[in-house]
Amino acid sequence: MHLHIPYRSNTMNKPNNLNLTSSNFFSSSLHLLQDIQILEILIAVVVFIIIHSLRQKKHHGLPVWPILGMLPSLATGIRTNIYEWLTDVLNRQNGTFRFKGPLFSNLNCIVTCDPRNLEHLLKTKFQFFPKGGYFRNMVRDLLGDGIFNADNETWQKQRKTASIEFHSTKFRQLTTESLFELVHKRLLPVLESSVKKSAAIDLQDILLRLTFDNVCMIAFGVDPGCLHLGLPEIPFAKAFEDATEATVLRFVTPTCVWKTMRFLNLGVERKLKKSIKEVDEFAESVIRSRKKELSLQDEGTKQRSDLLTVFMRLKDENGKGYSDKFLRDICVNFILAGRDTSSVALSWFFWLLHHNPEVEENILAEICRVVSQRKDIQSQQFQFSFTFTPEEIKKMDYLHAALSEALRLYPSVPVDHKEVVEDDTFPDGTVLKKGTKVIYAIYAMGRMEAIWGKDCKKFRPERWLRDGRFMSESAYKFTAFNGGPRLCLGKDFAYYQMKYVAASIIYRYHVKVVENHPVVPKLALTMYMKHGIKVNLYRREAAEIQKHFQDWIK
Ligand code: HEM
Repeated sequence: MHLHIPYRSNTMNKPNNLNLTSSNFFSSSLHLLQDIQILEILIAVVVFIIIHSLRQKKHHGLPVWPILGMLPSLATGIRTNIYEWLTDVLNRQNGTFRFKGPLFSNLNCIVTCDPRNLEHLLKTKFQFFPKGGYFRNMVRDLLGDGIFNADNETWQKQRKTASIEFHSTKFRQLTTESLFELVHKRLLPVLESSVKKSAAIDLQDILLRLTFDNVCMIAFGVDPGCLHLGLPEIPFAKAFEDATEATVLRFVTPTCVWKTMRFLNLGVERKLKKSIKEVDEFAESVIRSRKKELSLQDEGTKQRSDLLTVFMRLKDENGKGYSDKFLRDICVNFILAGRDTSSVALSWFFWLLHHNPEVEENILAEICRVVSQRKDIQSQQFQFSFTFTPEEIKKMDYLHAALSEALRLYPSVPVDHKEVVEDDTFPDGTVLKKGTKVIYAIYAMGRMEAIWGKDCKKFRPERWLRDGRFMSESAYKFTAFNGGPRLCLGKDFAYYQMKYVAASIIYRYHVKVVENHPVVPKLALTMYMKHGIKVNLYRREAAEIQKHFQDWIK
């Protein structure tokens, strides 16, 4: 590397016109020369580092900087759209890359979206890829030993009981009835009121309120009442939201920093402590009153079938009932699982419908075809109180396909993770050392040409249909609900809930996103829309519905 500095030769050849002695002149010139040489070396080193770091991109997918590793690129991704950024890198690296974090940080991990690797870690070698201590450490204050946070026996016993419960007739009845009440007594009146006022609403906020009330009924057997005209602020719901947001911040804060803040009860950690206390107080009061209620019940009383009551009746291996703390953990985890997953999925679904009106038309046609099989449809079709039966919802294959397609493009859980407990090798050849974190990029999986074909970025529900019937995909290709032994427990209920809500809205209204409303994902555990989704609702004309019925009603 040679830098041309004219100043050097000029100074040396010029007479001493600054009145310096010749030795002074000589020594200061020598210093100057040395300084310039050091500068040259420094510049050469910097240029070498830049070239070397950038050349690593070819090999590792991203530049690797001394000390900082790949952090500068990650920061760019976070500033733009982290999920799209990850998809680009994974595309370049054939589905897997090693993220190198800054020196002494715990950000090093393997990122993958290769279905072969997913099958390996979620099913074939499931027991060697637990959630692990790193994740548990971050979320323990909020989630305790609940199902999301647990591994091994603690996870197994909750999974077994909850799984039996989720598949019981009584539980299905509870979920169907509570959803029916919420949609007809709360959701539709709130939507209708916005139509009457011609006011735009944040559909994401309304759907979040609906699913929060719904999941609290399922977990605790109580209705917090978030979805009401006037959209009230409910302290328990607010505390829950604050607690999850503050917990997420721990993932992007160095461990020593958040631990010190927790110890000193400062800033966001202070807020987290306060909101967890409120969540705990709510849970404790429900547990107390349920215990009292159960102790006063006699044999013939109709039994509740919410999760809290079910777990309260069980005994552990020593014949003792579960502690109040464990009961609290179970309920809080289920609320977290079902609180926002279905509502954010529905928000993206309506966003996609806005841009694909032909899909909306097909859904409406399907709804009309399915309900036209009723004997008395002529007298009911235009009633605002029109309701769907669970059997009718089940028959809506195209709607099922459209929701799956929305989840493929915008999975509610965009990335998930596991920890490696034994040295291993992925089917694609990636070497895994004990203690490594593995991130599986579910969002990127939905946008891989190698998995979904050339039209992978297109919203095309037809890709899920064979002869008009919905065909599911392998969980290691479509991982929106996870896969293997930790497959989402609420999957069937979530589909029923989303289909019921979507059909009830689409049958009555056109949903139009407000012009220029920015719709972008938020960096969180769940795929929230950062600014919500502002929409206007327009009632459907009777003629529009009639047109679809004409094809089916003889
Ligand atoms: C569209 C809606 C939903 C999606 C996309 C979804 C997705 C997921 C995903 C990706 C996981 C794995 C998370 C992890 O690694 O721990 C999961 C787990 C789970 N989900 Fe869902 N979920 C949905 C709705 C629900 C609902 C409504 C409930 C309950 C009412 C529920 C209950 C659970 C439970 C209990 C687990 C933990 C399973 C275990 O670790 O054994 N989910 N879900």
